[in-house]
Amino acid sequence: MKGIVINVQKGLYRVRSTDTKEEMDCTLRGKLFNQSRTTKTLVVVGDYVEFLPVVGGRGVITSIEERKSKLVRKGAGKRGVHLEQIIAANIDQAILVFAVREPKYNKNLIERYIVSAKHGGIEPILCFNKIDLVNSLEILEDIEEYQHVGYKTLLTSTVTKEGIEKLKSLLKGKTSVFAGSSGVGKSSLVNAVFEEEKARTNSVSSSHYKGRHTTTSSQVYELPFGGRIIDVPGMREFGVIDNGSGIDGAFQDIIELSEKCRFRDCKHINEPGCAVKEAVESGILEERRYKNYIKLRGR
Ligand SMILES: Nc1nc2c(ncn2[C@@H]2O[C@H](COP(=O)(O)OP(=O)(O)OP(=O)(O)O)[C@@H](O)[C@H]2O)c(=O)[nH]1
Ligand SMILES: [Zn+2]
Repeated sequence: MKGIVINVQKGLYRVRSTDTKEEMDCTLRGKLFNQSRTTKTLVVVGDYVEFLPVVGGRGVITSIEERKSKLVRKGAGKRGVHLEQIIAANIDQAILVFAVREPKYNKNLIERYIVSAKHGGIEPILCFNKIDLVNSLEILEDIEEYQHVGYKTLLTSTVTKEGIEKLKSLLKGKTSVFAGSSGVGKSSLVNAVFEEEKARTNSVSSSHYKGRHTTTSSQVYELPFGGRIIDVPGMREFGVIDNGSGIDGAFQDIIELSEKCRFRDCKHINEPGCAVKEAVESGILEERRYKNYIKLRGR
């Protein structure tokens, strides 16, 4: 049977059947179990697996599908070495939540979050929440900049419910995570999605999003209209990992500009004929964005 791992705790993997939606606690079959002793993240939340029921309502995982994407976090390794820790698999998109006020978003941080998402092969969606607290004209220019670079953006309010329908349409049929600093409204948004649905269908989803991290393990919530949300504790640190490979994906505008640099290996710092620096000087490329790119690349 095929299923998705929805929770991992102390060597027990809770698997939900893809067909019947039934859930079962599983262990790993011998060979996988041995592998799991050396590979800490052999099976994580979001992994698709083959499993078989055994006695006592338990099951055994017999194989793990290759991951389409992974969510990584910097873990503390031995002697201060930083290890990449995989915390969830097969996520299609990250709803990167920022507040337009209380606390107002920081553009460098937004870029760091985008780099983290791209690094894991996850599509970033920029969600600007608490739009009820400002005149949207105030932030229009910033939003347009992000759209111009090609990021999907969204304006929401959990107070007026603006943008919640759009959010639902983006979540539909996809596996998503919500990430963002403390207090930006991640829990409120997820709750708003479920409540809107409840109001419409008059039924409560069996796996209602609790919105609070009472445990330290990740949880998978099925959306009543198709798709799922993976709730991963610690998503506030999402944007602070240093992960080089996501940078090109996050700064496609700069990569495009650099094709016009005189030198193929231009570092865009002080080379002659640098199209990137020229774009900064002529105001096409925001200087802050350029500096943040150089900084993230250099780490
Ligand atoms: N005005 C306004 N306030 C909001 C909105 N969304 C959330 N809030 C408020 O912002 C505060 C933080 O919201 P949460 O949903 O707890 O934020 P969070 O991102 O889940 O925070 P952590 O759990 O700390 O990571 C709460 O007081 C909410 O009521 C909004 O759209 N507009
Ligand atoms: Zn250059």
